[in-house]
Amino acid sequence: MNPVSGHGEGEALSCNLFFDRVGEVSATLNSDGFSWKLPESNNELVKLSSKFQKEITFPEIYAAELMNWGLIHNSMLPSAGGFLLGSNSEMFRFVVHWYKKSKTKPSLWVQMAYTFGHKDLGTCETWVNRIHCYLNSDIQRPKGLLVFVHPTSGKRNGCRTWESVASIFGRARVRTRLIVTQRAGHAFDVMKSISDRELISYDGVVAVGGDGFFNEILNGLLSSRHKAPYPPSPAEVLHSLDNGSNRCPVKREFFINGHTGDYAYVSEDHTPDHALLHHNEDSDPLLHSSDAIRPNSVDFDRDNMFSFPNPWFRFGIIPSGSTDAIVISTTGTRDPITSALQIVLGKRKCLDIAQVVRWKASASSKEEPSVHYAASFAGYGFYGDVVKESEKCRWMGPARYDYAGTKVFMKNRSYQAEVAFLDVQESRVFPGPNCIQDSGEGINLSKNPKLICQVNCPICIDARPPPQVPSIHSSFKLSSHHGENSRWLRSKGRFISVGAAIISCRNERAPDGVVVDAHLADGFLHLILIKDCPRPLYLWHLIHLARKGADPLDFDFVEHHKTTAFTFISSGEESVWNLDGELFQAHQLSAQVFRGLISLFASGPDV
Ligand SMILES: Nc1ncnc2c1ncn2[C@@H]1O[C@H](COP(=O)(O)OP(=O)(O)OP(=O)(O)O)[C@@H](O)[C@H]1O
Repeated sequence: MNPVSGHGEGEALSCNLFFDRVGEVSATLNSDGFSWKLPESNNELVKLSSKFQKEITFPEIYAAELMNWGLIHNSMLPSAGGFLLGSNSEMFRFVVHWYKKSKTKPSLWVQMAYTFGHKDLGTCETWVNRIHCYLNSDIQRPKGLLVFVHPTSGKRNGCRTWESVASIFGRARVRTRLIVTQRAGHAFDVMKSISDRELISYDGVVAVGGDGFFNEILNGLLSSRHKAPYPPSPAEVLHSLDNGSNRCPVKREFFINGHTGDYAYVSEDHTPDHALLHHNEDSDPLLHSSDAIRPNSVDFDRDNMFSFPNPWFRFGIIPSGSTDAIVISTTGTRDPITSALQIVLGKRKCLDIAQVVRWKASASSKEEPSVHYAASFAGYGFYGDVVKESEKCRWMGPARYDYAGTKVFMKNRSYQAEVAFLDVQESRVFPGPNCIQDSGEGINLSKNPKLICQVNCPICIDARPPPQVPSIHSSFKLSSHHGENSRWLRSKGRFISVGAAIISCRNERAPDGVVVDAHLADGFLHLILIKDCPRPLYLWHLIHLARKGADPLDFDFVEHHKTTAFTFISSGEESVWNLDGELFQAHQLSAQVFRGLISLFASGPDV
């Protein structure tokens, strides 16, 4: 066997290794990845080896492991001879762990492992160390994660789901601190009270559970770390509309997550003055993913608060819930292995987040603003009632949604309410550097009305978070679409539902999503107003929602508005919303979207 060559750092490594089930191969490791070839041509062996991938690039490799002395199997070829091992043989071994996309469903990632052997332990160690060296140099890959497991989410298998993927994190040498929640609100409390110093020791937080559980973690983290002015209240918007203005209400105080702030005012075009005073984010060069450098905890002090948007901290979800719409919309599949692989490989995708301010919980309660965040969907009427009904029968597991949906549908309810929303220009042009449809001038959404969000989406690629600056003021970045051309419009009447999709919300009951062309980071809320209509028509809409390729929004009684902010007032005494699948009591609320406010460990849907 050839001695190993290329001991110097950065030099390619090459030597003969025994490849389990193939035989002796000539292997090379360089900065691109790992490759091997057969040292001699043998037709049968060439045919056999074609079943094995001959090159694995570093972006596909997630771990390398040294194994004990043990068996390396001979070629599966009965007639193989010559340079092959005469029989199965024992030697030192190492495994290269990588992933491959499924042939039938590209969004599904499959774990792969190739085992190699050599009689010399030092040779195996050199290969493993060199692979680690390359993997460690990729700063996008997480080193430490805080993991929350919801033991009873979905089919009550949160712990089993974690056990099925924990080895991926172990192999990839990602340090994890595991917290199995004891009650609802546990993860929220931990995230809200965690110190900046501890938070900075992690590259992200992972939720093993469903959409509601992710929402809890998101809210825990953002509640004290996202500093932004509230959107105008419904009363303010309606008051200015009644007075003949459809511009944003002028000069009002900010509320900073429950505290009244007196340091800035919203001007006519809804641009916060401090954003202009402190720094012009739009003129800053965009932060590229490789620029995201973990702050040094030694330099970390009170002035450098952990806030959002944040250039390196990411959220991960390992699906174990009943709906898992966020995972399906961000990875294209509902598979714990795929999600775990995307996390350890350090994938990054920006995600819009809606800030929902509840002004009044019920008609009789006094005005007391409280802030909540949603990553996928906020819905009232039918959507709120379904989640309320389904909460009563959690014991049913995921089937509760079908039961609750049918029950609420049979009740045939509609709800009197008033909605106002910012009407933004539909013909907005997105810059699209990597887009096939891009003619060099960008992508005009009015010409591509159904551009579906996917991996390397030209619309979302522009939504990278701005660099973090040590000022709570400049961390504010309202979706850039509140502009001179936006005006408030109102809609009053009886609605079957009012819904705002932040992302497509694909799930098993709505395979194309609630809004097929909603993007992960387009900076829009997709407001869906469903006016009261005959029940059979509404049923027809629901059937379209459940069918792939059908358009559930193509009905006269369905209005779809791409907006950046809306307000809502219910005329009833009680009013129930559904925020990311969780029950939320709100009689008056306003919502606004923050483009790409957080980043996920996800690569986008491969559709
Ligand atoms: N240990 C726990 N016991 C009971 N409830 C919990 C616990 N941990 C978290 N929760 C709460 O359970 C709620 C639902 O969790 P989750 O979203 O994981 O499940 P799901 O509702 O089945 O899935 P989906 O949201 O995808 O439909 C969350 O709001 C969360 O606050």
